[in-house]
Amino acid sequence: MPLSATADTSKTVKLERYNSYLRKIHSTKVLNASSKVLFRATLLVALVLVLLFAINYPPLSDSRAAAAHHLHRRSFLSTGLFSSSSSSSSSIGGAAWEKRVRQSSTAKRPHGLSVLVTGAAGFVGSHCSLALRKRGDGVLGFDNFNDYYDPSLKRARQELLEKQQVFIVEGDLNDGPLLRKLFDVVPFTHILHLAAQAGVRYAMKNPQSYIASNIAGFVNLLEVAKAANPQPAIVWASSSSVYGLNTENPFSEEHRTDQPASLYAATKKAGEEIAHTYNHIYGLSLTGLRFFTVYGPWGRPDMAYFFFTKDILHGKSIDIYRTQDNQEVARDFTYIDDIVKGCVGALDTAEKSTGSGGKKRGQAQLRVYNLGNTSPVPVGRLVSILEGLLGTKAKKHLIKMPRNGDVPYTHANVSLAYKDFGYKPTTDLAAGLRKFVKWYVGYYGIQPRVRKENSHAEDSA
Ligand SMILES: O=C(O)[C@H]1O[C@H](OP(=O)(O)OP(=O)(O)OC[C@H]2O[C@@H](n3ccc(=O)[nH]c3=O)[C@H](O)[C@@H]2O)[C@H](O)[C@@H](O)[C@H]1O
Repeated sequence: MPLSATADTSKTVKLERYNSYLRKIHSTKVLNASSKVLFRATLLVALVLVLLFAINYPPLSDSRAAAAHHLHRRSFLSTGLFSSSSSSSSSIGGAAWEKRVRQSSTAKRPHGLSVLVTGAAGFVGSHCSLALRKRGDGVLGFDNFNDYYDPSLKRARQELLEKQQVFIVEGDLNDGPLLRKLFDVVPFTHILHLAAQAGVRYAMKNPQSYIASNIAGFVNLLEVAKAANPQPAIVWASSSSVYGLNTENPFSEEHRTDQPASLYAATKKAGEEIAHTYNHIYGLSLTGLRFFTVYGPWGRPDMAYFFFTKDILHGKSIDIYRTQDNQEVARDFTYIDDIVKGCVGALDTAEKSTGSGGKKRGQAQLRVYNLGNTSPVPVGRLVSILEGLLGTKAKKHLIKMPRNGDVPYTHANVSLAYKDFGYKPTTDLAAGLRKFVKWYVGYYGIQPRVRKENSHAEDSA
């Protein structure tokens, strides 16, 4: 039966092929299953190894911590909410950096303070840092060198500080890991917190910057301070603007401050309330200083006395505000050296915080002081003094004060600061402006009477 035999043979062959096909599939399945088991086992072993490594090894070394911190910092700052220059960011962390931080913060006199000065490249911050350093306190600066006004002026102040061995760490108040790192390295006795978004009128242009610095940044700093062990005592810059629409004169700390006229004022007032909270919950010693229109050498180019000087020298007209009922606007202009004495007095009389590691251990000091000159001067008079000092007539443009957050009048009663730390302003506006103009013409390289020709240097002011 060849035919049937042929048929049988072909059937057998087909069956053989089919069986071998099934065997192949089966062996592949077995192989897949066994490789899966192998893969899972390897993964488990790797996981166990990683866990063992993490348990057995100490936390990140400084340099690795710094690197990790910077990754975090970059991603945080890249949200665009908070400004920070990164020029020195690569140098943050590491043994050399820590050494600089420690050296700068170490007092050179017995029982000297160790002060973290925020806003150290700013106007008041740079003056206070130098004064503290001069008497032998340890000072570490902190500043983000933002461009609210010409950062080259901040860099020039930084150079002055570096000559006196005061190191400024470049960073933002909202950078928690960086601030914590500083407190890991140094047991600061005090913080002089002067970093802020300043300026009354700019708040209408960039309101968010006030929230980011004066509220979020302040809270971030307080969070780090409350968790530090030891907790530092904190002296910080509030503002005369908190008196807002208050009509009682001269302004006393007892007067109402619940009617701010600008967002700037509102954020400073909020700062005072936030200070109360951190004092109450965590035992932080907190002193707020209400500065009254501070002026002087190395001042802020956004302030009227500064840009009036520039504009008068350039022959540009200046706006002099008058109240809605056509009265003169006046300010209790306060000279920088007086303010520095007030800041140092507040630091010296600040009691220790009572908490540690985030826990309150007792009632702590909570203070607010006016630091003014006690002698308001109309803006028109300020301009006349400048005209005399500059030997040039101003092109005056008298206008009604725009509704921009300005208040018509400030006048400080400083008896509380006098009683508690002997604060007594000694420089009147004419004497203070003389010193300012001397600095101004020197800094910007202006020659008397040929000022316009040499004024290119001022353009960065
Ligand atoms: O004590 C404070 O807490 C604040 O002081 C400062 O604010 P102010 O007192 O408003 O100073 P500043 O701007 O120099 O204007 C001075 C005078 O010139 C008037 N002024 C202003 C501009 C103008 O073009 N014309 C004008 O007449 C203006 O109406 C005012 O009467 C700080 O900037 C602020 O950050 C905060 O610290």
